[in-house]
Amino acid sequence: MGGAGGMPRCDAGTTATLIVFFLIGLFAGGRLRGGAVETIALTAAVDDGTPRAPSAPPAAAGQGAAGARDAPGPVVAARVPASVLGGDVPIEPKFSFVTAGATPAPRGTGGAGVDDDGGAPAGNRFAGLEKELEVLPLPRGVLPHEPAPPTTTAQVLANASLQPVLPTVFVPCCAKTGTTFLWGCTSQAFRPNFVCGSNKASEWTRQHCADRRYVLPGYRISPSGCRAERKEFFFWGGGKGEDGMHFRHRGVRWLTGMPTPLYYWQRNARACHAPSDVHRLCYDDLPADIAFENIRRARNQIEMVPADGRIHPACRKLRLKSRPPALGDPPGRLPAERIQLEVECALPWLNPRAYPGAVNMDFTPNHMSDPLTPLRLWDHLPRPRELKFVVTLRNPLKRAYSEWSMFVKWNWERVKHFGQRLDLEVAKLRACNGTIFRNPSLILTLPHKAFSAYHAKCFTGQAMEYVRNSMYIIGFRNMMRLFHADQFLVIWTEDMQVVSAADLLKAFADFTGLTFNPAVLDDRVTMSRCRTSKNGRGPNHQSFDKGMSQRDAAVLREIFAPFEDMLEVWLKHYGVRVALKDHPNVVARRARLRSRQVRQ
Ligand SMILES: Nc1ncnc2c1ncn2[C@@H]1O[C@H](COP(=O)(O)OS(=O)(=O)O)[C@@H](OP(=O)(O)O)[C@H]1O
Repeated sequence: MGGAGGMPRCDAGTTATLIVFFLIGLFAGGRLRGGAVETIALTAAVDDGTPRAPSAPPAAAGQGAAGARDAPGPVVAARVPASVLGGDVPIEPKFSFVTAGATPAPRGTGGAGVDDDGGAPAGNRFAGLEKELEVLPLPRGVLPHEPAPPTTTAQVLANASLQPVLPTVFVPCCAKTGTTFLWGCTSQAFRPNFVCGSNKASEWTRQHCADRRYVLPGYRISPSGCRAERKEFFFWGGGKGEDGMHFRHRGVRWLTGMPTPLYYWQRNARACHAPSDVHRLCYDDLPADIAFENIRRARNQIEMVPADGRIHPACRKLRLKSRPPALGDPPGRLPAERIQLEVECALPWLNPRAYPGAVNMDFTPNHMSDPLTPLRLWDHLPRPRELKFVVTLRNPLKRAYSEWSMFVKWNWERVKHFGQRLDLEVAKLRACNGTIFRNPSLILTLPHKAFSAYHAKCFTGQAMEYVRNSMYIIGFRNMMRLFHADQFLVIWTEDMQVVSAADLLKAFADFTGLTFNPAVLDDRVTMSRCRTSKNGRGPNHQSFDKGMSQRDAAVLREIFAPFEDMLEVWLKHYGVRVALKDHPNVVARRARLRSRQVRQ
């Protein structure tokens, strides 16, 4: 995270300012623009209580939840004091889990020592109560504020011959779950040279490549002029830095970049550019047939207008300070300042009718923890029902520890003792809402409006929320208000470690619709990126080797236990696919885990 995505670093002071700024922004944005905050309220307001059995066919996007009404299941009324939300938001939870007396059985992360594997918990305090979820409505696809077209970038660009390939495959969660590994492997294995059998861009067309689907990753060009894949865009949310919470403020042209030649994606294409090339990309790129002016009318005014002679919004000008005088410099003259350009983000541009197989991916791993990202994705992307979310989940303790370790190493984290940092965050969460802290099952049973208010108040989805970003059920509930269960695939990090590259790629391809060509398995470069390390240290290994203390592990286990149980209930109930769960190695891994728990 960040490393690959180039998230600007900032110190804790800046972070605090940004958080305050964001909260003010949320309030003002919701009020002034009828934006996302208000959208949440509107969405919740039309929550009509329609239950949806997991087997029911999903409603089409935009149709709302006003499908056939099933008879509500058993209802356990609960009254929750207004203090739940720390304010006077009306709370009328219709349903509540009966948790009293339920004895937690041994579980995936509970009681089995710090070095547990992750994965589906072995026992579940909410087991048998899944039917309660039948009465939890998911008001998906309900956006009553939807304005008349043109509403999205792609629609506006529909008449242009060249269009950016916007991302449709996301890995929205979670940081430190092996996303770098998965990116390295999939962004390589689904390249058009494998899928279409040709390294020539002119042969990636419908004519040559039929309906096969391949990946053309977004890229960036560093100040030294070299191009690299961009794994994380941080465009719709989840980030922090000098631009605020995310790069959306810079306009969609920041994301799309400038049209660049398709041969950039040919294998072995020259990766480094002369400064004059980058200059040309940043200043002269705007083809006349692209109706950028129109985009300004797009929803939420996310666009900027191109102006003659102005730098492209995807480019950044860097002023390299003059260096101190050195031996051999002409007397009395300091070396001049140098200006360098970098392209922060750019997508491939092509004619979609000629190249229907091109797919883009965004692995920004904080998207799912961010309360507002799902709405932004829903709002901005042309066909939200077609988006695919591959959710990588890991033992929450290990994920939290790895994230903390990384930020200590980056020097963003000031508290160098994991236990202390943990206590601070837990205290903050408790102070934010004591009622839900004491009875986390409310997270499943609160009505949507109350859930959204709690989520927006107590979670930001930013990096460094070590404990909160491991509470995966929160993100799922938020995402599935808009997106359907069949748009998600869960992959447990620990499962990725025990399957072959071929099995992992097949699972990814089956779900995303990308084309898997077994010939990639003979390719040395691809295999070097797809082979998992058996010692549990994959790319971007950050966890400190001495590990977390028994005390810290015990605290975390206690906190995460109900969240894991709720996650299991949720995934089962809505029929969210869990990849590789019937793979013999995964079955054996889980059996080993269970027998270890029983022994303890
Ligand atoms: N294939 C595979 N299987 C299992 N685990 C793996 C794999 N690849 C990476 N890792 C471990 O994942 C951690 C890095 O996660 P990310 O790449 O998602 O980090 S980041 O969010 O992009 O910063 C990091 O965890 P820690 O080692 O605990 O820090 C990696 O070692």
